[in-house]
Amino acid sequence: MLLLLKPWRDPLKDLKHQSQTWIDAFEAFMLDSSDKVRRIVDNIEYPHECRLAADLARESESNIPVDDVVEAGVMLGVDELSLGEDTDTRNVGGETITEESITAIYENLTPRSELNHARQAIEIAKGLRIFKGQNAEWTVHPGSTANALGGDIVKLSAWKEQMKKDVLTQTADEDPPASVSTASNTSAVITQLIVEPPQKTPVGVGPAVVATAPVVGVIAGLHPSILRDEQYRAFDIIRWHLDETLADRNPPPLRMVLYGEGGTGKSKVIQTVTEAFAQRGVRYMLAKTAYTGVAASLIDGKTINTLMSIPVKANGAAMSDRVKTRIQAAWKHKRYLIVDEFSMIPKSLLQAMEKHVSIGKAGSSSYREEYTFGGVNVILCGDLHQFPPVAKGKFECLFTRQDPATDTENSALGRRIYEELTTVVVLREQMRVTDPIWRDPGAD
Ligand SMILES: Nc1ncnc2c1ncn2[C@@H]1O[C@H](COP(=O)(O)OP(=O)(O)OP(=O)(O)O)[C@@H](O)[C@H]1O
Repeated sequence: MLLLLKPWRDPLKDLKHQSQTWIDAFEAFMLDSSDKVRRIVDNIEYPHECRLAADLARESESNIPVDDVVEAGVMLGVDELSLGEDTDTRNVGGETITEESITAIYENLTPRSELNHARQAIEIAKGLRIFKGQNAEWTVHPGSTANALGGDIVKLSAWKEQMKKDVLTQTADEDPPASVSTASNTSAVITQLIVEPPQKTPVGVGPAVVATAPVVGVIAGLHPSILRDEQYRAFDIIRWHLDETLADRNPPPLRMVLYGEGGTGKSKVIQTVTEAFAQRGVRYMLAKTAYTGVAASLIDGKTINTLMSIPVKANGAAMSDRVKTRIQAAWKHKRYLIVDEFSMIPKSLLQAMEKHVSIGKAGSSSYREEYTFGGVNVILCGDLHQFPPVAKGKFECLFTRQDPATDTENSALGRRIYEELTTVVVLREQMRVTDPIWRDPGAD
Protein backbone atom coordinates (compact mmCIF):
# COMPACT_ATOMS: atom_id res chain seq x y z
CA MET A 1 0.00 0.00 0.00
CA LEU A 2 2.85 2.36 0.78
CA LEU A 3 4.44 1.62 -2.57
CA LEU A 4 1.17 2.46 -4.24
CA LEU A 5 0.13 5.52 -2.29
CA LYS A 6 3.19 7.28 -0.93
CA PRO A 7 5.48 9.19 -3.31
CA TRP A 8 8.96 7.64 -3.31
CA ARG A 9 12.20 7.49 -5.24
CA ASP A 10 14.19 5.14 -3.03
CA PRO A 11 11.74 2.73 -1.39
CA LEU A 12 14.09 1.92 1.48
CA LYS A 13 14.66 5.56 2.42
CA ASP A 14 11.40 7.24 1.46
CA LEU A 15 8.79 4.76 2.53
CA LYS A 16 9.87 4.16 6.13
CA HIS A 17 12.54 5.10 8.68
CA GLN A 18 15.07 2.41 9.40
CA SER A 19 13.78 2.05 12.94
CA GLN A 20 10.17 1.56 11.79
CA THR A 21 8.44 -1.68 10.86
CA TRP A 22 6.40 -1.62 7.65
CA ILE A 23 3.23 -1.77 9.71
CA ASP A 24 4.28 1.22 11.83
CA ALA A 25 5.24 3.14 8.70
CA PHE A 26 1.87 2.41 7.12
CA GLU A 27 -0.01 3.46 10.25
CA ALA A 28 1.99 6.69 10.50
CA PHE A 29 1.33 7.41 6.82
CA MET A 30 -2.40 6.83 7.26
CA LEU A 31 -2.52 9.23 10.23
CA ASP A 32 -1.36 12.10 7.99
CA SER A 33 -3.07 10.98 4.83
CA SER A 34 -5.66 12.98 2.91
CA ASP A 35 -9.36 12.06 2.76
CA LYS A 36 -8.79 10.88 -0.79
CA VAL A 37 -6.13 8.38 0.26
CA ARG A 38 -8.32 7.14 3.12
CA ARG A 39 -11.21 6.63 0.73
CA ILE A 40 -8.96 4.61 -1.62
CA VAL A 41 -7.79 2.40 1.25
CA ASP A 42 -11.34 2.00 2.60
CA ASN A 43 -12.70 0.96 -0.76
CA ILE A 44 -9.84 -1.09 -2.13
CA GLU A 45 -11.59 -4.37 -1.38
CA TYR A 46 -14.88 -3.19 -2.83
CA PRO A 47 -14.55 -4.77 -6.32
CA HIS A 48 -13.78 -8.10 -4.68
CA GLU A 49 -16.71 -7.79 -2.33
CA CYS A 50 -18.91 -7.19 -5.36
CA ARG A 51 -17.43 -10.13 -7.21
CA LEU A 52 -17.83 -12.37 -4.20
CA ALA A 53 -21.48 -11.33 -3.89
CA ALA A 54 -21.94 -12.12 -7.59
CA ASP A 55 -20.22 -15.51 -7.17
CA LEU A 56 -22.43 -16.35 -4.22
CA ALA A 57 -25.53 -15.26 -6.15
CA ARG A 58 -24.48 -17.43 -9.07
CA GLU A 59 -23.87 -20.35 -6.76
CA SER A 60 -27.29 -20.01 -5.21
CA GLU A 61 -28.91 -19.70 -8.66
CA SER A 62 -27.31 -22.96 -9.66
CA ASN A 63 -28.81 -24.53 -6.48
CA ILE A 64 -25.48 -25.08 -4.80
CA PRO A 65 -26.07 -24.45 -1.09
CA VAL A 66 -24.28 -21.31 0.02
CA ASP A 67 -24.34 -22.31 3.66
CA ASP A 68 -22.06 -25.25 2.99
CA VAL A 69 -19.12 -23.62 4.74
CA VAL A 70 -16.32 -25.84 3.44
CA GLU A 71 -17.55 -25.78 -0.14
CA ALA A 72 -18.30 -22.06 -0.10
CA GLY A 73 -14.67 -21.52 0.95
CA VAL A 74 -13.58 -23.48 -2.08
CA MET A 75 -14.92 -20.78 -4.37
CA LEU A 76 -13.15 -17.87 -2.75
CA GLY A 77 -9.95 -16.21 -3.89
CA VAL A 78 -7.38 -15.74 -1.15
CA ASP A 79 -7.78 -12.01 -1.06
CA GLU A 80 -11.53 -12.28 -1.08
CA LEU A 81 -11.77 -13.68 2.41
CA SER A 82 -11.44 -10.66 4.66
CA LEU A 83 -14.56 -8.84 3.67
CA GLY A 84 -15.10 -6.85 6.82
CA GLU A 85 -18.42 -6.64 8.54
CA ASP A 86 -21.60 -7.42 6.78
CA THR A 87 -23.80 -4.34 6.95
CA ASP A 88 -26.89 -3.21 5.12
CA THR A 89 -25.92 0.43 5.00
CA ARG A 90 -22.76 2.43 4.39
CA ASN A 91 -22.00 6.05 5.04
CA VAL A 92 -20.11 7.73 2.24
CA GLY A 93 -19.32 11.44 2.54
CA GLY A 94 -22.12 11.92 5.11
CA GLU A 95 -24.70 10.32 2.84
CA THR A 96 -26.30 7.06 3.90
CA ILE A 97 -26.33 4.47 1.16
CA THR A 98 -28.94 1.76 1.50
CA GLU A 99 -29.68 -1.40 -0.48
CA GLU A 100 -32.69 0.42 -2.01
CA SER A 101 -30.65 3.40 -3.17
CA ILE A 102 -28.08 1.10 -4.76
CA THR A 103 -30.85 -0.82 -6.54
CA ALA A 104 -32.31 2.46 -7.80
CA ILE A 105 -28.90 3.55 -9.13
CA TYR A 106 -28.46 0.22 -10.90
CA GLU A 107 -31.92 0.42 -12.46
CA ASN A 108 -31.01 3.77 -14.00
CA LEU A 109 -27.69 2.56 -15.35
CA THR A 110 -27.05 1.46 -18.89
CA PRO A 111 -25.94 -2.20 -18.76
CA ARG A 112 -22.15 -2.50 -18.53
CA SER A 113 -21.90 -4.72 -21.57
CA GLU A 114 -23.71 -2.09 -23.66
CA LEU A 115 -21.48 0.67 -22.38
CA ASN A 116 -18.39 -1.40 -23.19
CA HIS A 117 -19.76 -2.11 -26.63
CA ALA A 118 -20.46 1.56 -27.25
CA ARG A 119 -16.99 2.58 -26.02
CA GLN A 120 -15.46 -0.03 -28.21
CA ALA A 121 -17.40 1.12 -31.24
CA ILE A 122 -16.19 4.67 -30.70
CA GLU A 123 -12.56 3.64 -30.12
CA ILE A 124 -12.54 1.56 -33.29
CA ALA A 125 -14.18 4.35 -35.25
CA LYS A 126 -11.54 6.77 -33.96
CA GLY A 127 -8.77 4.34 -34.93
CA LEU A 128 -10.21 4.13 -38.44
CA ARG A 129 -10.38 7.92 -38.54
CA ILE A 130 -14.09 8.00 -39.15
CA PHE A 131 -14.35 11.18 -37.08
CA LYS A 132 -12.93 14.20 -38.82
CA GLY A 133 -10.95 16.07 -36.11
CA GLN A 134 -9.03 14.50 -33.21
CA ASN A 135 -11.72 15.44 -30.66
CA ALA A 136 -14.64 15.91 -33.02
CA GLU A 137 -18.05 14.90 -31.76
CA TRP A 138 -20.49 12.97 -33.83
CA THR A 139 -23.44 15.34 -33.97
CA VAL A 140 -26.59 14.63 -35.91
CA HIS A 141 -28.46 17.66 -37.23
CA PRO A 142 -32.17 16.92 -37.60
CA GLY A 143 -33.43 17.26 -41.14
CA SER A 144 -29.99 17.54 -42.73
CA THR A 145 -28.33 14.72 -44.64
CA ALA A 146 -24.86 14.42 -46.12
CA ASN A 147 -23.77 12.25 -48.97
CA ALA A 148 -21.19 9.62 -48.05
CA LEU A 149 -18.19 9.55 -50.31
CA GLY A 150 -16.43 6.36 -51.49
CA GLY A 151 -13.77 6.67 -48.79
CA ASP A 152 -16.46 6.94 -46.11
CA ILE A 153 -18.03 3.69 -47.24
CA VAL A 154 -14.66 1.91 -47.09
CA LYS A 155 -14.07 3.23 -43.57
CA LEU A 156 -17.56 2.19 -42.47
CA SER A 157 -17.07 -1.34 -43.84
CA ALA A 158 -13.73 -1.60 -42.03
CA TRP A 159 -15.47 -0.41 -38.86
CA LYS A 160 -18.23 -3.00 -39.21
CA GLU A 161 -15.63 -5.72 -39.77
CA GLN A 162 -13.63 -4.72 -36.71
CA MET A 163 -16.82 -4.52 -34.62
CA LYS A 164 -17.68 -8.08 -35.62
CA LYS A 165 -14.26 -9.25 -34.42
CA ASP A 166 -14.72 -7.45 -31.12
CA VAL A 167 -18.11 -8.97 -30.55
CA LEU A 168 -16.32 -12.32 -30.94
CA THR A 169 -13.72 -11.23 -28.39
CA GLN A 170 -16.37 -10.26 -25.88
CA THR A 171 -18.73 -13.17 -26.25
CA ALA A 172 -16.76 -16.24 -27.24
CA ASP A 173 -14.97 -16.73 -23.93
CA GLU A 174 -16.72 -19.35 -21.84
CA ASP A 175 -18.21 -21.96 -24.13
CA PRO A 176 -17.53 -23.12 -27.65
CA PRO A 177 -20.13 -22.39 -30.30
CA ALA A 178 -22.72 -25.22 -30.41
CA SER A 179 -21.42 -26.45 -33.75
CA VAL A 180 -17.82 -26.78 -32.50
CA SER A 181 -17.61 -29.93 -30.46
CA THR A 182 -14.71 -32.06 -31.69
CA ALA A 183 -11.12 -31.25 -32.48
CA SER A 184 -11.52 -31.97 -36.19
CA ASN A 185 -14.52 -29.83 -36.82
CA THR A 186 -12.86 -27.12 -34.70
CA SER A 187 -10.07 -26.93 -37.22
CA ALA A 188 -12.58 -26.77 -40.06
CA VAL A 189 -14.15 -23.71 -38.50
CA ILE A 190 -10.78 -22.24 -37.73
CA THR A 191 -9.52 -22.22 -41.29
CA GLN A 192 -12.20 -19.66 -42.04
CA LEU A 193 -11.33 -17.49 -39.08
CA ILE A 194 -7.54 -17.63 -39.12
CA VAL A 195 -5.83 -14.39 -39.96
CA GLU A 196 -2.33 -14.35 -41.37
CA PRO A 197 0.31 -13.57 -38.74
CA PRO A 198 0.96 -9.88 -39.10
CA GLN A 199 4.21 -8.60 -40.51
CA LYS A 200 6.20 -6.73 -37.92
CA THR A 201 6.26 -3.04 -38.71
CA PRO A 202 8.88 -0.57 -37.48
CA VAL A 203 8.10 0.82 -34.03
CA GLY A 204 5.95 3.91 -34.26
CA VAL A 205 4.38 2.93 -37.59
CA GLY A 206 1.30 1.28 -36.15
CA PRO A 207 -1.78 0.24 -38.05
CA ALA A 208 -4.85 2.46 -37.92
CA VAL A 209 -6.40 0.35 -35.16
CA VAL A 210 -3.72 -0.48 -32.62
CA ALA A 211 -5.79 -1.93 -29.84
CA THR A 212 -9.35 -2.83 -29.17
CA ALA A 213 -11.08 -1.08 -26.31
CA PRO A 214 -10.62 -2.99 -23.08
CA VAL A 215 -13.23 -4.36 -20.77
CA VAL A 216 -13.24 -1.69 -18.06
CA GLY A 217 -10.36 -2.29 -15.62
CA VAL A 218 -8.65 -4.85 -17.84
CA ILE A 219 -5.37 -4.11 -19.60
CA ALA A 220 -6.01 -3.95 -23.36
CA GLY A 221 -4.03 -5.93 -25.90
CA LEU A 222 -1.90 -4.49 -28.68
CA HIS A 223 -1.85 -5.23 -32.34
CA PRO A 224 0.89 -7.92 -32.55
CA SER A 225 2.83 -5.84 -35.06
CA ILE A 226 3.59 -3.20 -32.43
CA LEU A 227 4.75 -5.58 -29.74
CA ARG A 228 8.45 -5.17 -28.98
CA ASP A 229 10.71 -7.95 -30.30
CA GLU A 230 10.86 -9.91 -27.04
CA GLN A 231 7.12 -9.55 -26.51
CA TYR A 232 6.48 -10.66 -30.06
CA ARG A 233 8.71 -13.72 -29.57
CA ALA A 234 6.57 -14.82 -26.62
CA PHE A 235 3.35 -14.07 -28.48
CA ASP A 236 4.55 -15.91 -31.57
CA ILE A 237 5.47 -19.08 -29.66
CA ILE A 238 1.97 -19.27 -28.18
CA ARG A 239 0.27 -18.34 -31.46
CA TRP A 240 2.27 -20.98 -33.35
CA HIS A 241 1.43 -23.61 -30.74
CA LEU A 242 -2.25 -22.70 -30.86
CA ASP A 243 -2.36 -22.95 -34.64
CA GLU A 244 -0.67 -26.36 -34.47
CA THR A 245 -3.22 -27.49 -31.89
CA LEU A 246 -6.13 -26.22 -33.96
CA ALA A 247 -4.77 -28.01 -37.02
CA ASP A 248 -4.81 -31.27 -34.99
CA ARG A 249 -1.04 -31.67 -35.22
CA ASN A 250 -0.80 -32.48 -31.49
CA PRO A 251 2.30 -30.48 -30.54
CA PRO A 252 3.92 -31.47 -27.23
CA PRO A 253 2.37 -29.51 -24.37
CA LEU A 254 3.67 -25.97 -24.11
CA ARG A 255 5.50 -25.47 -20.82
CA MET A 256 6.51 -21.84 -20.88
CA VAL A 257 7.65 -19.05 -18.58
CA LEU A 258 7.22 -15.43 -19.62
CA TYR A 259 9.65 -13.72 -17.33
CA GLY A 260 10.11 -9.99 -16.83
CA GLU A 261 10.18 -7.43 -14.08
CA GLY A 262 7.14 -5.18 -13.50
CA GLY A 263 6.50 -2.88 -16.44
CA THR A 264 8.16 -4.96 -19.14
CA GLY A 265 4.84 -5.59 -20.84
CA LYS A 266 3.82 -9.09 -19.72
CA SER A 267 0.15 -8.16 -19.29
CA LYS A 268 0.15 -6.66 -22.77
CA VAL A 269 1.40 -9.95 -24.18
CA ILE A 270 -1.27 -11.85 -22.24
CA GLN A 271 -4.05 -9.66 -23.61
CA THR A 272 -2.65 -9.79 -27.15
CA VAL A 273 -2.59 -13.58 -26.88
CA THR A 274 -6.18 -13.48 -25.61
CA GLU A 275 -7.21 -11.53 -28.67
CA ALA A 276 -5.48 -14.07 -30.92
CA PHE A 277 -7.63 -16.79 -29.32
CA ALA A 278 -10.74 -14.66 -29.84
CA GLN A 279 -9.87 -13.96 -33.48
CA ARG A 280 -9.70 -17.70 -34.08
CA GLY A 281 -13.06 -18.17 -32.36
CA VAL A 282 -11.52 -20.26 -29.56
CA ARG A 283 -11.46 -17.87 -26.61
CA TYR A 284 -13.20 -20.62 -24.64
CA MET A 285 -10.00 -22.73 -24.79
CA LEU A 286 -8.05 -20.21 -22.72
CA ALA A 287 -8.14 -19.97 -18.92
CA LYS A 288 -6.40 -17.06 -17.21
CA THR A 289 -5.63 -16.85 -13.55
CA ALA A 290 -3.52 -15.26 -10.83
CA TYR A 291 -3.06 -15.81 -7.12
CA THR A 292 -4.75 -12.56 -6.04
CA GLY A 293 -8.04 -11.13 -7.21
CA VAL A 294 -6.41 -7.82 -8.18
CA ALA A 295 -3.84 -9.47 -10.46
CA ALA A 296 -6.50 -11.79 -11.90
CA SER A 297 -8.89 -8.94 -12.67
CA LEU A 298 -6.18 -7.01 -14.54
CA ILE A 299 -5.95 -9.81 -17.09
CA ASP A 300 -9.68 -10.54 -17.04
CA GLY A 301 -9.05 -13.83 -15.26
CA LYS A 302 -10.13 -15.59 -12.08
CA THR A 303 -8.22 -16.38 -8.92
CA ILE A 304 -6.49 -19.75 -8.83
CA ASN A 305 -8.72 -20.96 -6.01
CA THR A 306 -11.88 -20.09 -7.90
CA LEU A 307 -10.77 -21.31 -11.32
CA MET A 308 -9.56 -24.67 -10.06
CA SER A 309 -11.86 -25.10 -7.06
CA ILE A 310 -8.88 -25.42 -4.75
CA PRO A 311 -9.83 -24.94 -1.09
CA VAL A 312 -8.20 -21.84 0.37
CA LYS A 313 -7.26 -23.83 3.46
CA ALA A 314 -6.18 -27.32 2.50
CA ASN A 315 -8.09 -29.69 4.79
CA GLY A 316 -6.77 -32.97 3.42
CA ALA A 317 -10.32 -34.09 2.59
CA ALA A 318 -10.87 -36.02 -0.63
CA MET A 319 -12.47 -34.05 -3.45
CA SER A 320 -16.26 -34.35 -3.34
CA ASP A 321 -18.14 -35.58 -6.42
CA ARG A 322 -19.85 -32.21 -6.63
CA VAL A 323 -16.53 -30.33 -6.89
CA LYS A 324 -15.26 -32.90 -9.38
CA THR A 325 -18.31 -32.44 -11.59
CA ARG A 326 -17.91 -28.69 -11.36
CA ILE A 327 -14.24 -28.61 -12.41
CA GLN A 328 -14.80 -31.13 -15.18
CA ALA A 329 -17.52 -28.90 -16.62
CA ALA A 330 -15.26 -25.86 -16.28
CA TRP A 331 -12.16 -27.50 -17.83
CA LYS A 332 -13.72 -29.68 -20.52
CA HIS A 333 -12.83 -27.31 -23.36
CA LYS A 334 -9.83 -25.53 -21.83
CA ARG A 335 -6.52 -26.20 -23.60
CA TYR A 336 -4.31 -23.32 -22.41
CA LEU A 337 -3.70 -21.90 -18.95
CA ILE A 338 -2.01 -18.53 -18.37
CA VAL A 339 -0.96 -17.79 -14.79
CA ASP A 340 0.10 -14.23 -13.95
CA GLU A 341 2.28 -13.17 -10.97
CA PHE A 342 3.46 -16.77 -10.64
CA SER A 343 6.11 -15.86 -8.06
CA MET A 344 3.30 -15.81 -5.48
CA ILE A 345 2.57 -19.48 -6.04
CA PRO A 346 4.14 -21.82 -3.50
CA LYS A 347 5.44 -25.16 -4.79
CA SER A 348 2.67 -27.08 -3.03
CA LEU A 349 0.01 -24.91 -4.67
CA LEU A 350 1.50 -25.62 -8.11
CA GLN A 351 1.15 -29.30 -7.28
CA ALA A 352 -2.50 -28.76 -6.25
CA MET A 353 -3.13 -26.79 -9.46
CA GLU A 354 -1.71 -29.63 -11.54
CA LYS A 355 -3.85 -32.16 -9.73
CA HIS A 356 -7.08 -30.19 -10.04
CA VAL A 357 -6.57 -29.35 -13.71
CA SER A 358 -5.77 -33.01 -14.47
CA ILE A 359 -8.96 -34.09 -12.72
CA GLY A 360 -10.81 -31.33 -14.57
CA LYS A 361 -9.58 -32.59 -17.95
CA ALA A 362 -10.14 -36.30 -17.26
CA GLY A 363 -12.80 -37.71 -19.55
CA SER A 364 -12.68 -34.85 -22.06
CA SER A 365 -11.66 -35.46 -25.69
CA SER A 366 -8.52 -33.31 -25.27
CA TYR A 367 -7.34 -35.11 -22.09
CA ARG A 368 -3.74 -36.34 -22.40
CA GLU A 369 -3.21 -38.64 -19.49
CA GLU A 370 0.53 -39.03 -20.03
CA TYR A 371 1.21 -35.36 -19.37
CA THR A 372 0.96 -33.18 -16.30
CA PHE A 373 -2.07 -30.86 -16.21
CA GLY A 374 -3.84 -33.53 -18.30
CA GLY A 375 -2.04 -32.08 -21.32
CA VAL A 376 -3.26 -28.50 -20.80
CA ASN A 377 -0.64 -26.02 -22.05
CA VAL A 378 0.77 -23.85 -19.28
CA ILE A 379 2.30 -20.38 -19.43
CA LEU A 380 3.54 -18.83 -16.19
CA CYS A 381 4.14 -15.07 -16.26
CA GLY A 382 5.88 -12.89 -13.72
CA ASP A 383 9.11 -12.09 -11.96
CA LEU A 384 10.42 -14.29 -9.18
CA HIS A 385 11.79 -11.24 -7.40
CA GLN A 386 8.52 -9.28 -7.48
CA PHE A 387 6.19 -10.97 -4.98
CA PRO A 388 7.23 -13.96 -2.87
CA PRO A 389 4.73 -16.71 -2.04
CA VAL A 390 2.22 -15.55 0.53
CA ALA A 391 2.70 -16.80 4.12
CA LYS A 392 5.02 -19.68 3.23
CA GLY A 393 8.64 -20.39 4.05
CA LYS A 394 11.53 -19.86 1.62
CA PHE A 395 11.64 -23.54 0.75
CA GLU A 396 8.17 -23.13 -0.84
CA CYS A 397 9.47 -20.60 -3.42
CA LEU A 398 9.39 -22.20 -6.85
CA PHE A 399 13.00 -21.21 -7.52
CA THR A 400 14.28 -23.07 -4.43
CA ARG A 401 15.76 -26.40 -5.43
CA GLN A 402 14.25 -29.58 -4.10
CA ASP A 403 15.60 -30.44 -0.67
CA PRO A 404 14.49 -33.60 1.16
CA ALA A 405 15.26 -31.89 4.48
CA THR A 406 12.65 -29.18 4.00
CA ASP A 407 10.35 -30.18 1.16
CA THR A 408 7.10 -31.99 1.81
CA GLU A 409 5.90 -34.57 -0.67
CA ASN A 410 3.64 -31.99 -2.34
CA SER A 411 6.21 -29.22 -2.47
CA ALA A 412 8.77 -31.61 -4.00
CA LEU A 413 6.19 -32.52 -6.65
CA GLY A 414 5.46 -28.84 -7.25
CA ARG A 415 9.14 -28.14 -7.87
CA ARG A 416 9.34 -31.05 -10.31
CA ILE A 417 6.34 -29.68 -12.23
CA TYR A 418 8.02 -26.27 -12.31
CA GLU A 419 11.17 -27.82 -13.78
CA GLU A 420 9.10 -28.98 -16.77
CA LEU A 421 8.76 -25.35 -17.89
CA THR A 422 11.70 -25.16 -20.22
CA THR A 423 10.50 -22.65 -22.82
CA VAL A 424 11.52 -19.33 -21.35
CA VAL A 425 11.16 -15.85 -22.82
CA VAL A 426 12.65 -12.99 -20.83
CA LEU A 427 11.33 -9.46 -21.34
CA ARG A 428 14.09 -7.01 -20.54
CA GLU A 429 12.89 -3.71 -21.96
CA GLN A 430 11.20 -1.50 -19.39
CA MET A 431 7.99 -0.22 -21.00
CA ARG A 432 6.36 1.58 -18.09
CA VAL A 433 9.18 3.79 -16.87
CA THR A 434 10.68 6.27 -19.27
CA ASP A 435 12.41 8.61 -16.79
CA PRO A 436 16.11 7.44 -16.76
CA ILE A 437 16.51 8.29 -13.06
CA TRP A 438 13.93 5.60 -12.23
CA ARG A 439 15.50 3.05 -14.53
CA ASP A 440 18.85 3.30 -12.81
CA PRO A 441 18.31 4.41 -9.19
CA GLY A 442 22.05 4.01 -8.51
CA ALA A 443 22.95 6.76 -10.99
CA ASP A 444 23.37 10.30 -9.64
N1 LIG B 1 4.78 -2.82 -27.05
C1 LIG B 1 4.42 -1.79 -26.28
N2 LIG B 1 4.37 -0.55 -26.79
C2 LIG B 1 4.02 0.51 -26.02
N3 LIG B 1 3.70 0.42 -24.70
C3 LIG B 1 3.73 -0.78 -24.13
C4 LIG B 1 4.09 -1.96 -24.88
N4 LIG B 1 4.04 -3.01 -24.03
C5 LIG B 1 3.67 -2.53 -22.83
N5 LIG B 1 3.49 -1.20 -22.88
C6 LIG B 1 3.12 -0.30 -21.78
O1 LIG B 1 4.04 -0.52 -20.71
C7 LIG B 1 3.36 -0.48 -19.47
C8 LIG B 1 3.62 -1.77 -18.69
O2 LIG B 1 3.04 -2.86 -19.41
P1 LIG B 1 2.37 -4.09 -18.65
O3 LIG B 1 1.38 -3.64 -17.63
O4 LIG B 1 1.92 -5.04 -19.69
O5 LIG B 1 3.67 -4.64 -17.88
P2 LIG B 1 3.78 -5.84 -16.84
O6 LIG B 1 5.10 -6.48 -17.10
O7 LIG B 1 2.58 -6.70 -16.91
O8 LIG B 1 3.82 -5.06 -15.47
P3 LIG B 1 3.40 -5.60 -14.01
O9 LIG B 1 4.16 -6.88 -13.76
O10 LIG B 1 3.81 -4.49 -13.09
O11 LIG B 1 1.92 -5.80 -14.07
C9 LIG B 1 1.90 -0.24 -19.76
O12 LIG B 1 1.64 1.12 -19.60
C10 LIG B 1 1.76 -0.65 -21.21
O13 LIG B 1 0.74 0.09 -21.85
